[in-house]
Amino acid sequence: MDSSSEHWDPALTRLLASLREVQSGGEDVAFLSELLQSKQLHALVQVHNKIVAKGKDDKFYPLLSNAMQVTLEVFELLHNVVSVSKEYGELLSLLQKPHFQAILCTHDAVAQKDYYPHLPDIPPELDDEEETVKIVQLVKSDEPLGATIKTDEETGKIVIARVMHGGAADRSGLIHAGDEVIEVNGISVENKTPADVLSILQSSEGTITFKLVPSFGKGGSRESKVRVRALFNYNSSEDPYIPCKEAGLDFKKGDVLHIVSQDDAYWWQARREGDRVMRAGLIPSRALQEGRIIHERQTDPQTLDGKPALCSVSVTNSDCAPKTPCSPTPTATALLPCKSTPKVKKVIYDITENDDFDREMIPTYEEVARLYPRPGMVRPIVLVGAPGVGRNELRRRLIATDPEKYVTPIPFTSRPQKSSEPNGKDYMFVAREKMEQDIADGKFIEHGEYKGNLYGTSAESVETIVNSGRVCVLSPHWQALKMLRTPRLRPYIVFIRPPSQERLVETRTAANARSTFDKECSRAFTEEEFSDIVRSSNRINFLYGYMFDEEIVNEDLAAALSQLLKAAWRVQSEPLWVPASWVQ
Ligand SMILES: Nc1ncnc2c1ncn2[C@@H]1O[C@H](COP(=O)(O)OP(=O)(O)OP(=O)(O)O)[C@@H](O)[C@H]1O
Repeated sequence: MDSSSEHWDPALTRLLASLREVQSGGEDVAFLSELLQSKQLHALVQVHNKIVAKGKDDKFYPLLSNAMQVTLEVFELLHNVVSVSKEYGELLSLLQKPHFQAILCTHDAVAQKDYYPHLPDIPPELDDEEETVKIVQLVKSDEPLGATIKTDEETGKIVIARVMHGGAADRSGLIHAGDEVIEVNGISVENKTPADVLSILQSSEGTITFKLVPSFGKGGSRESKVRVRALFNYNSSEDPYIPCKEAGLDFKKGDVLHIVSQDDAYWWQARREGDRVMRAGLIPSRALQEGRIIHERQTDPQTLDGKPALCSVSVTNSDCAPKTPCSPTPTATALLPCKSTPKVKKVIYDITENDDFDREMIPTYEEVARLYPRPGMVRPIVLVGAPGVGRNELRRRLIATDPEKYVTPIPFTSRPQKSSEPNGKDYMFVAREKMEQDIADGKFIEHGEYKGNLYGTSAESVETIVNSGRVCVLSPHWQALKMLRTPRLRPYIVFIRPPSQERLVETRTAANARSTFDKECSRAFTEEEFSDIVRSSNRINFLYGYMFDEEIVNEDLAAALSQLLKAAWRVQSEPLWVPASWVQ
């Protein structure tokens, strides 16, 4: 040992001293002695000691793995109070800086262990010669172990079935899927069932010691980055087939889930985006869920009628099944506002396309990605809902809050231009042949015919508004949704839902609302029309619910408008989840 060895770690020094006492051993001892004296090992031990010393007070695992999500929540809070003080504004602009957000994203990537190198699998031959056993000791706490066990079908041995990402077992880095369990707390698990092993685990206190035969090449799987939007509700406690109920992750339709592992064909591991829990939970895979829905549809066609079924789309109203349309195919929608003063509806759409297309859509998961707002390019805001629910009223009110900013496209028409009508004010006048050709070429997001003339809204007019830095607001017929929801237009779709029928009648009667089913808009809604609004709203939700970014219940107009304004602000300022194909 040279003079620098004075500050060596006492444990290393002791080990070296005892090595010197070993007389035999020849080359092996010399090698070990050289290794123990190497500067690299010395440095490593020092680092280790420092971490251990510091770790007595600090926790070295991250408190959360979604700092960016938390920041977004802070954005929302700050937006509401930004006018109150200069400091809030400063904080908001600091949090919006790309460098700051990059740090948070990096933090989250580290917290989610998105840094493992891809090491080649250890060749299985190495294992043939001798069986390696590892002893893993974990301190028992309130937190579940985060691993499931099963009996291997071929060998009959107890093996680790899966390790939940972010759970205690995963964080230990010592237990991997496929590891064979030999003993738990000194008790052999030979010929025991998984339930027996579970009861050993449950009854043990303090530390739990596993003796495991490691499975090579399976450990440390990197977390996937896939995010999906759930298109159905899931309650693991009602799922008789989940391998481990405690490991299940419940979610609601519309929740964004981070799929951390798709290793198992039937059971994915996921976290709810925004949750602060690091441990992932089990959810049915897309294939499993699709299979279940198809099976349910075949064995119980009633589920198509909206009866809530296990793991299936939950629909609140059974009257509105696609197979039993509750109202005739809607044929009319107003393109122009129907003001309180009686006014003839100028445009009647006759969309002959049927809506069968999406009936076969199997609602499982939609892959999503964050779309960051780009200055000067705001996504169009689309208000959809049942005819008469109040889409146009809300659109008008939104535009009235800032007519320079919120704009609606000018419709095209093939009807003759009157001398008093400047082209491009209320309508863009075009020849019928040209309009027919453009419709055939898919250039219109919606169109219809009224009294022998064509009317419609072109996709290009929407894009012109978007590119001008203003916010395009549309309230199309719901059947236009399929044309609208494209990577080109990237709309933010708000579903305007009626309140309960009772409240619908009360609010509309109190406001002297005019029926949009009456071409003159000269009378109140009838009871039957109110029922139609509620029924077709449920039907639209059943068919197209997976497309909606947000839902607003139009009960109190002022409250609905305020929610719409918040949505409009979010679209302009926050990264939002959209179909992944829109971002790539
Ligand atoms: N929350 C509300 N409370 C009271 N009245 C309302 C409310 N929302 C809308 N209305 C009134 O209901 C009537 C219909 O609204 P609106 O014209 O916006 O319906 P719409 O969804 O555009 O229907 P359509 O597509 O058939 O034209 C209008 O008289 C409107 O002022």
